[in-house]
Amino acid sequence: SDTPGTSTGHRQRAQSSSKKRGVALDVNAWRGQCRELLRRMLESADSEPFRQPVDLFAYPDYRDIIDTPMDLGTVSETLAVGNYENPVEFAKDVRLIFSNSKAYTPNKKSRIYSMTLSLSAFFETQVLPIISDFKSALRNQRRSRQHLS
Ligand SMILES: COCCNC(=O)N1CCN(C(=O)c2ccc(Cl)o2)CC1
Repeated sequence: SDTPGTSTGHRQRAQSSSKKRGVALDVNAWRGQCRELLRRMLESADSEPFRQPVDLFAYPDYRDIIDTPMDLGTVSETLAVGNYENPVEFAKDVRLIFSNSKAYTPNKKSRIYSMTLSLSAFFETQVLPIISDFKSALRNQRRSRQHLS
């Protein structure tokens, strides 16, 4: 406003969450959303082989094929201790679980690989809006900080 002496001027409030176009643009909302997504995956029977690290005594050649093992328990722990900076990093680790399974499977009809396919299909539908909401919240935050006097 141009009323002399007012403090607002052209400053926009830089808030972590602001209402815009009907979505809450909270740059921190992704963490709870990812925890809930993990919880739903862990309750699915399809996640049973992926909840803990691979048993190298049961699969002695596993590390000959897989460079970077990953599992949902490790992802959960990394998220809980705050070692993901954003949902894209989180999704990268979850996708590693599925790509490891695809690389290791002896054939595409193996039971465990078929579980990978259904679990990853579910994951991709659920993580997409989490990532796009985070990116729009970030754009909004940068926009409002940019105009700060
Ligand atoms: C109860 O879970 C114990 C830990 N998990 C585990 O040992 N495995 C899960 C990862 N994995 C495979 O993705 C795979 C693809 C095709 C075949 Cl076979 O295995 C190897 C086996």
